[in-house]
Amino acid sequence: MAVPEFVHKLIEEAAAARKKAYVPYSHFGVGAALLDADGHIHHGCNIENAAYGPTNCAERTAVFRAVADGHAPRSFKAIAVIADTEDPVSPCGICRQVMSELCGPDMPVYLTNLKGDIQETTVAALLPGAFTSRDFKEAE
Ligand SMILES: O=c1ccn([C@H]2C[C@H](O)[C@@H](CO)O2)c(=O)[nH]1
Ligand SMILES: [Zn+2]
Repeated sequence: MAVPEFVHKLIEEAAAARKKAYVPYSHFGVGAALLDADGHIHHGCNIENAAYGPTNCAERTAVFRAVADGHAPRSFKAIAVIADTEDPVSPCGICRQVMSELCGPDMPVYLTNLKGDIQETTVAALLPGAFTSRDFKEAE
């Protein structure tokens, strides 16, 4: 699909991030590149663990490191995710939930693969009915 020029750069950065994946168990590297409000790009890769459960996906790594670097939650402009998949890579449920908390609902998400397929979606479209703080604050 045709996308704005900056998206190609974001996808290139996601591919570079993927090269840093630590994936001794799945051998399935994933890269993510998150664009912040200042125009800077934050890399994320998946980082696995012998205990499996502590594994962190590429999307979460990118979002967590940008927040840890002082960028305000929901200030981000776009994220690209890439893996060597047949179809554009599909973020897991945990990453969808994390993006729904830390990225704005309308933030574009570019799901891609090494073949150059691009699927544009949004944070809200990836997780309809997301659990949010409104769900429990109303109970107070
Ligand atoms: O969107 C995705 C899907 C999977 N993974 C990782 C988790 C694990 O390390 C490997 C196989 O599931 O891929 C990601 O980083 N992002
Ligand atoms: Zn995930």
